[in-house]
Amino acid sequence: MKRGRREQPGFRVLARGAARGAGLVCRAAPAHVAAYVAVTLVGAVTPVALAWLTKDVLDGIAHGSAAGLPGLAAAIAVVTTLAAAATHAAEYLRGEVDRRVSLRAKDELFTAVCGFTGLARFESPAFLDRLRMAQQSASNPGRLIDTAMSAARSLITVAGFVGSLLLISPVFTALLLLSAIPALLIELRLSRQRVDMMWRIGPVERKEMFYARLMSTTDAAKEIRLFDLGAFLRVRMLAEVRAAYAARRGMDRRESAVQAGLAGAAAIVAGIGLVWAILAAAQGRLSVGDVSMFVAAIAGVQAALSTMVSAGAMAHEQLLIFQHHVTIIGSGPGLPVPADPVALPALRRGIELRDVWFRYSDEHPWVLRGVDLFIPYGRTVALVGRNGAGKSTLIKLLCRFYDPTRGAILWDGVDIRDVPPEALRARIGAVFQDFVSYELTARDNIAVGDLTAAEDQERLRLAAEEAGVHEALAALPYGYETLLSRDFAPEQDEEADGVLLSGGQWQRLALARAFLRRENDLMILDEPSAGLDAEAEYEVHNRLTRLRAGRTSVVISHRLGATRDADTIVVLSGGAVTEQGTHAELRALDGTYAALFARQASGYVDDLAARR
Ligand SMILES: Nc1ncnc2c1ncn2[C@@H]1O[C@H](COP(=O)(O)OP(=O)(O)OP(=O)(O)O)[C@@H](O)[C@H]1O
Repeated sequence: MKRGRREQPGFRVLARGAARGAGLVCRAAPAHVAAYVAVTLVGAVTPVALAWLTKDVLDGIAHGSAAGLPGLAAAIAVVTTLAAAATHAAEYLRGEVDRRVSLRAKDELFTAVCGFTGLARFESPAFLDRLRMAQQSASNPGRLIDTAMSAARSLITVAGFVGSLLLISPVFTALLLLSAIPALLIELRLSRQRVDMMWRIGPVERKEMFYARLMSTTDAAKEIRLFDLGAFLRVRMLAEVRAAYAARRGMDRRESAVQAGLAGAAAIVAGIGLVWAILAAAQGRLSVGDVSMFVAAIAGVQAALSTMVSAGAMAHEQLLIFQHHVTIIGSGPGLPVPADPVALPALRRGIELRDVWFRYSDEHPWVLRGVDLFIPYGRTVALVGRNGAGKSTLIKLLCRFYDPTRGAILWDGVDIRDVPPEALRARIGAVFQDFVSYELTARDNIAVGDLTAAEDQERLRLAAEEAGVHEALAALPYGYETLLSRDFAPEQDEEADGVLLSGGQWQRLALARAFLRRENDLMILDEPSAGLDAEAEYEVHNRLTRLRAGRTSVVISHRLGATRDADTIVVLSGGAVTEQGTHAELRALDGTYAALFARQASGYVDDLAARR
């Protein structure tokens, strides 16, 4: 495990986090929190009340005055019942506060995550570790209130017993209280170390989850079986598990040793008190009731102090983890927000990339090196080039998933960094190379292209027809309502198997999403015909050509037959535009495009020749 220590937030930051946490808890479950506080108070005062009542009973018996005993016995019964009821009520309320706060915290967290406008954060391991810890914190944020309540309850118990102890021995009371200070400092240090350890093993646990997911879902099931990767992946996963457990074990050992030391010290202090009380009783300075009270008070104060110290340490740990939640919530949208946002006009002239340089981070190599390109309104520009040339990167910049490292992208002269990203994206339709196959119904899988169409069956059907997938969807067991997943059972019949589409059918479904956004100003098609059979490719190609006619579009395809009729073909090589023109012009130029085209065409020509 290479990851080093992480700078942990200081007192002020934690105090602000605590205030935020308290605010979250109070907003999420105000009535339940109030009830929880009330039963906690009842739970806190009952041990003290019981100790006093027991003392009075014992003193009454010792002095032979039996008159008040029935009343005291009844009071003990009532207090005991109250204590039991408070314990159970607190347990329910604690769970309910936890659920309500968790719901709110998850809502806050995922609202923030979905509000991230760029992609860079999702590609940062440190961010993913932070997100995991934030999710952990959002799963049980009620623990914060739980530990706070536990500390408050113990404080009340301590205060109650301390009053009683002071009457018997002020010196011993001071000794008892002072002994809690080193314990608290040690526990706080341990909680920091624990959170630090959790941060260090974050990547290890994510890798473990990655291997576990690979082995337990369909994503990699074929390759794992064919390549016989089961043992390889399992061994790697177990190595990660062992590494994480080793770190946890080390921490647990350290904690156990420290806790044992603290418990030993507490036992010595209690022993001293007991010896003193017995000697004092023997000399007649304490009554039998006093000794009983003293013993109960020592046990009560020590237990409560220990709970307070643990609760303090636990709250500290929870706050350190909650800090990840606070950081994510407050981290803003990711890409710089325009101070004075400009309304994005409908495209009329075109989109210009002006000396665009881009790399994914300072540590990564340049992907685009000074790209100058104009995508005229109403025209189709095809991007071609070898694998890794930067074609997909360029369209990610057009959608503003990243900002150019240098240079600018202008939409009718407006820098796209000056408009809200959502306004820009509302004007774009796209089929990405790595489009998502959602485990949703066929209808939802198309509607994600434009959620305003979700209830418009006619629009969805039309888009599916245009993408050539309507018939396949209509023939599914529940038509468009069929769940396209084998991981979840269909709602209509929990015993039935789910349905999966073929690769080409999924591709058409992704195209249907794009057809829903046909009216948008810019259409981006990254390998739109990948996975389609020859006939489907031809058919889809014709449809897309019709769709693109008179519209602004950018098409990427390695099948040069699909891009040859584009208005402009742009060859990207080494991150720069090396050739640009129509198919005929580039063929005449006899450069990279002509060579690529000739190589592809020769495959088909040979086939034809062989068939003749
Ligand atoms: N998210 C990323 N983080 C870091 N590097 C990346 C990322 N995405 C792509 N790259 C790198 O950027 C370069 C260009 O990738 P890009 O996907 O733009 O190429 P492409 O021309 O679309 O390739 P292909 O034809 O194979 O789809 C590649 O070297 C790739 O490794």
